[in-house]
Amino acid sequence: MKPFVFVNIASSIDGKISDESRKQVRISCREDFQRVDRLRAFSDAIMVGIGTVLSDDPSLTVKDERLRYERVQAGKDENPIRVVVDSRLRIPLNAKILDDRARTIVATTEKGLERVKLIEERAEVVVFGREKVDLRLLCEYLYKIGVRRLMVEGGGTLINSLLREKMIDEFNIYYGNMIIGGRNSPTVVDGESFADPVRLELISCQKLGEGIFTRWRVVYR
Ligand SMILES: NC(=O)C1=CN([C@@H]2O[C@H](COP(=O)(O)OP(=O)(O)OC[C@H]3O[C@@H](n4cnc5c(N)ncnc54)[C@H](OP(=O)(O)O)[C@@H]3O)[C@@H](O)[C@H]2O)C=CC1
Ligand SMILES: Nc1nc(O)c(N)c(N[C@@H]2O[C@H](COP(=O)(O)O)[C@@H](O)[C@H]2O)n1
Repeated sequence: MKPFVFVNIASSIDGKISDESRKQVRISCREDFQRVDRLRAFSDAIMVGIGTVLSDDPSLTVKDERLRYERVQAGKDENPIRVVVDSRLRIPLNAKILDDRARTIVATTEKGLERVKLIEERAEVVVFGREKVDLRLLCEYLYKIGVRRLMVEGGGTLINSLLREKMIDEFNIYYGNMIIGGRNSPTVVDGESFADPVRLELISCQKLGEGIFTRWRVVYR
């Protein structure tokens, strides 16, 4: 069994999620950040790849105090569980995601064993796989500990692997009113292309702030 897995990501009109520097680019407008905050608050866990942690140093917490309060009233932790996919345990000790504002799980492989003790002082470490984190085993584990709604915030490399494993149920993509350009700028789905393009069904599409918010169901064949 696996959680319902949905991606939420902000893209430029030309499909880029950052520029060639790979540093965080503000693509979402205020309205979209509010939508993302609500989505986080209604998730059990939020997952990112180590590439995103190294580029953005995200905290992945719910920003709106009222939303955190509502979670607590509903018997949940203030913030969803944060999950980092990191085969070699490259996560910096001072990463914001390792602070005490939320429970954090760092998923690694046999390649990361040397740093496990160090990271375990700040987060839970789980080992799934030999070279790359076995995403299927990780999602089964998350389901076992009670995660039913898993939000994936990126980046493109992690999303590619999850798609290959047929793990993603839905894409929520906000298209900001900008073109970033650049052959080497990261995109919503990076890595190798698919021999047979992954098909999507449009769930909804609406103008939001200065951009467009779209929801897509993934149709696996
Ligand atoms: N606009 C937006 O909404 C967002 C933009 N971004 C942007 O995306 C970029 C980062 O994306 P990217 O570089 O692709 O990094 P990712 O966050 O996708 O992390 C990828 C890394 O995760 C590790 N990993 C471990 N196991 C797996 C596995 N099974 N499958 C895939 N990856 C695995 C790998 O490193 P290792 O082998 O060392 O473990 C891999 O290189 C940044 O520029 C960031 O700003 C990110 C999120 C949202
Ligand atoms: N929704 C959205 N819009 C953008 O324009 C973005 N750049 C991102 N980035 C994602 O948000 C993470 C930062 O989260 P915190 O504010 O630190 O909680 C970042 O790592 C990306 O995953 N998202």
